[in-house]
Amino acid sequence: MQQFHFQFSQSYPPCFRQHFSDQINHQSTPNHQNQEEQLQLDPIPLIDLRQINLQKLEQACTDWGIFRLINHSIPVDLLSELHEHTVKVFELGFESKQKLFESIPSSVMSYFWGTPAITPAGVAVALYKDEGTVVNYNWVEGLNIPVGQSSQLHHHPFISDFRKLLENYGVHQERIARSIFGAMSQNLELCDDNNGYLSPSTGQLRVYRYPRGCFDKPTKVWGMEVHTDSSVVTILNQYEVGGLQVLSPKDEAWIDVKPIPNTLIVHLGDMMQAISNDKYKSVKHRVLVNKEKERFSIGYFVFPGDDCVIKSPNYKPFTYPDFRAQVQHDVKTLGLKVGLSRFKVNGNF
Ligand SMILES: O=C(O)CCC(=O)C(=O)O
Ligand SMILES: [Fe+2]
Repeated sequence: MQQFHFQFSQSYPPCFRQHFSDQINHQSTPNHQNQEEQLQLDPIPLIDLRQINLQKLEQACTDWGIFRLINHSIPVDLLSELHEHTVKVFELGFESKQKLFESIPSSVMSYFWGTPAITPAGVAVALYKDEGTVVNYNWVEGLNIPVGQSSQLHHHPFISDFRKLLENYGVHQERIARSIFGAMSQNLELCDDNNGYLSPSTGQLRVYRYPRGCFDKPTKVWGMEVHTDSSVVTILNQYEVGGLQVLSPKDEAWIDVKPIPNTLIVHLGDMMQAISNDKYKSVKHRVLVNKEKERFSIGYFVFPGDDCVIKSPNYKPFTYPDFRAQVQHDVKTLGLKVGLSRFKVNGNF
């Protein structure tokens, strides 16, 4: 047991080892409900990708900024193979992971931890420090993978196989994003000139492992702290262990977004809120730390093309690279993302 603990925690970045939790629970929580029963009890709006109901979609986008997708047509085998590879990669010793990813170009895959804020080059933004002390670690390790442009596969066979699976998964994500965005454009009556608002060449996958963590009561540590995504849309696949919560717009309560097999979660991001002139919500969400179980998830983030100027009455015209630069500046200097209010016509900035 001691031996296992030693080896296992060695796969974590050193900053996580101190709070590594000894309480392991390998058992998957028995859920006696079938998918249909789970969906009936789920408060998150449900959209069927095979037959998108525009009215339901409109309501989910205006009231919630999040919905659950069924019938997404991603093969089950692809999902399970991807999960197996993900677990294997993260289980490598921390130093081996560092060495491995130092040898791989960030256009193929890059490794980060402690923060989800990544530069366009795939490098983690330096953690914000107050008087020399890191203020808020996010209890997460991740891999960043650009998918939209065909990138070279790496010669390392293990990574090359993983990259192929991710590439394949990315193709499905692109298909899903196009179809959701097409339906939203119809609802918003966007004209064809606005095609650049969704540019699949900007697509990025983020594969996450959230370590088990154990903290003293008063310390509030997050798997991922409260934020909105900067994307047009984010498509999220959670494996078995929950922890994701969204702020329900109506009653301002935090709601669990449970992992339900064969469903995906779609978040609307800041770019979608701006494109819709604030009609649609960029949903606030966060991830809790679990004491007993590690958590794995994969997110697909897609943005407007770099040259595409977002023009909507509530905002000064801006491009996604303008927004990204501002976010990175704020994260570096203030330790937080200010976000859309920086670009409002009547903003305080
Ligand atoms: O892992 C999750 O469930 C959420 C991840 C997330 O919110 C993000 O990457 O922006
Ligand atoms: Fe997010």
